[in-house]
Amino acid sequence: MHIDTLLQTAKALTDSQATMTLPEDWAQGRTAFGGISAALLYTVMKEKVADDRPLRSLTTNFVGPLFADTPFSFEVEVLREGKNASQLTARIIQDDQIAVIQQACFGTDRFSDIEVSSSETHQLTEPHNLPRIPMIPGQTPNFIQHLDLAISEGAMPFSGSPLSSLNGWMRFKQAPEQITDAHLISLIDAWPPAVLQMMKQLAPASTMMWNLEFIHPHQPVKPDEWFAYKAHTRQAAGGYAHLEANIWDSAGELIAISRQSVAVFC
Ligand SMILES: CCCCCCCCCCCCCCCC(=O)SCCNC(=O)CCNC(=O)[C@H](O)C(C)(C)COP(=O)(O)OP(=O)(O)OC[C@H]1O[C@@H](n2cnc3c(N)ncnc32)[C@H](O)[C@@H]1OP(=O)(O)O
Repeated sequence: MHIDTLLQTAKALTDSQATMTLPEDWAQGRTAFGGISAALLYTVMKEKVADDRPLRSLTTNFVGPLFADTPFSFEVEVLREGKNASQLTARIIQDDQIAVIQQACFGTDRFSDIEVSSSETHQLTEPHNLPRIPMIPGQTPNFIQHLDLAISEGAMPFSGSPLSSLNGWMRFKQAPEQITDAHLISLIDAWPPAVLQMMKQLAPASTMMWNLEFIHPHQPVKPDEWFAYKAHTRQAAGGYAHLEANIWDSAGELIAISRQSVAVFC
């Protein structure tokens, strides 16, 4: 199912207790692809916020698995609306359990003398001739069929690599009508956590917490555009890994900063 169909379905459920389901093609092992559940929650929250208040930060906690082909509903709460900023929280409920919770801060620009430009750039090789994460049924997560992930530096998951960084490019295989922040949320979560390539054999891993900050203004982007991604592991021990990533548009503008905590079971 195309991502635009799922986002439109979620949008219609903002003020409703009706349910929707995610099809298997958006699954990742036993649970839904985290990027799609985060994008759906963001979409229902965004409906409660004025259009001139773009997303500034989004924290998603993956509390428990969200099962494919099983109905779930949304709960959204507006915590506060100030002159510029709106703070909201939202949850996905499945089988009476909280599966995902999210907290978001939206805000309009305000007048300010303070300006610091981002000096962080990337030197990634262009994506066109780079190897892609292949869709191998039964081995790669189902959702990979919707995305192109071109690896610039790093290794395949579970290959026992000494590298703890992973860099590459991402885009939708079937371009959406337009790239919204919901599309960016799902794209940014598509990469395997950079510690997976260090594992010597197949083992479970789950993102538990994910924080995403958006840099504004985003410049207009084309729906089939590639985005650059550079992730590194800041620290990992005791079955938890802490990762950080920067995301740039194809013009080299930094558009988002991502941090995640991952539970590793090996
Ligand atoms: C050529 C080849 C190319 C290949 C190329 C591409 C490969 C590409 C791979 C990408 C792999 C993506 C890896 C990120 C996977 C997410 O990010 S999934 C998406 C978002 N995250 C989630 O849905 C996590 C939801 N949260 C949770 O499930 C729970 O909070 C946590 C993290 C499991 C809690 O941890 P806990 O308290 O230690 O766990 P608890 O609930 O007691 O359950 C533990 C059991 O769950 C199991 N478990 C944990 N995670 C999982 C899991 N993901 N699946 C199954 N079982 C799991 C554990 O093994 C453990 O099993 P037992 O030892 O009991 O048998």
